[in-house]
Amino acid sequence: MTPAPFPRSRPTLNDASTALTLTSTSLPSVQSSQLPKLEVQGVSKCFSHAGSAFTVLDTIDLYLQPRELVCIVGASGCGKSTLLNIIAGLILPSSGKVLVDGAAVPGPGADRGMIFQSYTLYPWLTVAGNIAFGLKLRRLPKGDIKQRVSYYLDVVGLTKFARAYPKELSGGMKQRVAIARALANEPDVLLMDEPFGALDAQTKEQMQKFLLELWEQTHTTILMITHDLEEAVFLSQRIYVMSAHPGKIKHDVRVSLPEHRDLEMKLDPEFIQIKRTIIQALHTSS
Ligand SMILES: Nc1ncnc2c1ncn2[C@@H]1O[C@H](COP(=O)(O)OP(=O)(O)OP(=O)(O)O)[C@@H](O)[C@H]1O
Repeated sequence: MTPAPFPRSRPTLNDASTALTLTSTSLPSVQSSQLPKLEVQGVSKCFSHAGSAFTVLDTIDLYLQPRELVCIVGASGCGKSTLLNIIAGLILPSSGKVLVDGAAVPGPGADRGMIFQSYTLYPWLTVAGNIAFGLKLRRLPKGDIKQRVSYYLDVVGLTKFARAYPKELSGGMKQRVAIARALANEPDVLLMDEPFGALDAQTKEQMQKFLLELWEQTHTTILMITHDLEEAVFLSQRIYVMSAHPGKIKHDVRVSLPEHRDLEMKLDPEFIQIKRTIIQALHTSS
């Protein structure tokens, strides 16, 4: 029997009566009484270069409700990856904090799974071995590991490739393994840094559809960075638009398209209008 992961309630997402609400936010406050799954409170980050400090992120506040899929867009260099790395606990903020389920997180943890653009699979391990890797590190019982690996292989449609090695897989398949590996740890939040950025256009669209189906199936809360505005509109319930120098959240855009989406929707006038609004938001943020 397959395990029943993510037995989480399905919260009601905010139904805006209009297709999209664009709010210029100084601080997007939590808009429901429900405790956010993820919160970033007043996060700033300074780096030093050639002996002088510069601010990359300036007082970032954001939140994700349980089961929300939210994208962050912004000009290159505005600090998106730095922000995601801070949320993952891989970089310490200069000030501010990150909370999961209302509790501040001091560093990396299994509650936050991370997926990068470059394939980060272990080449010497099979697909199943890659998915099992973190579970073995956590010393889960062998039976549990086997069950979870089999379940997530099925979720990402790669059961037949369990014994294959990464070099035998296409780019899209490798990313599906990376997603299965992250999901096998049953994280509270999945953090994705341009996960489909290296894929060709057709594979990218297949992966977008795959991610949406996976999200519907697993109820995972997902925060994703993308440069692709169409991808952001297609996947998100909300989009944070960042400005640069220093990186700030400038807009919190609600995308009230139907929750179940197919690729045809990208041709819909409503979809195109939302994309146009995001482009305008980016322009006013630069
Ligand atoms: N470890 C570091 N030390 C010094 N500067 C850094 C460090 N990491 C990032 N930066 C600088 O911080 C700024 C933001 O980088 P970051 O990679 O977060 O931006 P980004 O929005 O993700 O960019 P892109 O969209 O091009 O990937 C850049 O100017 C970068 O050079």
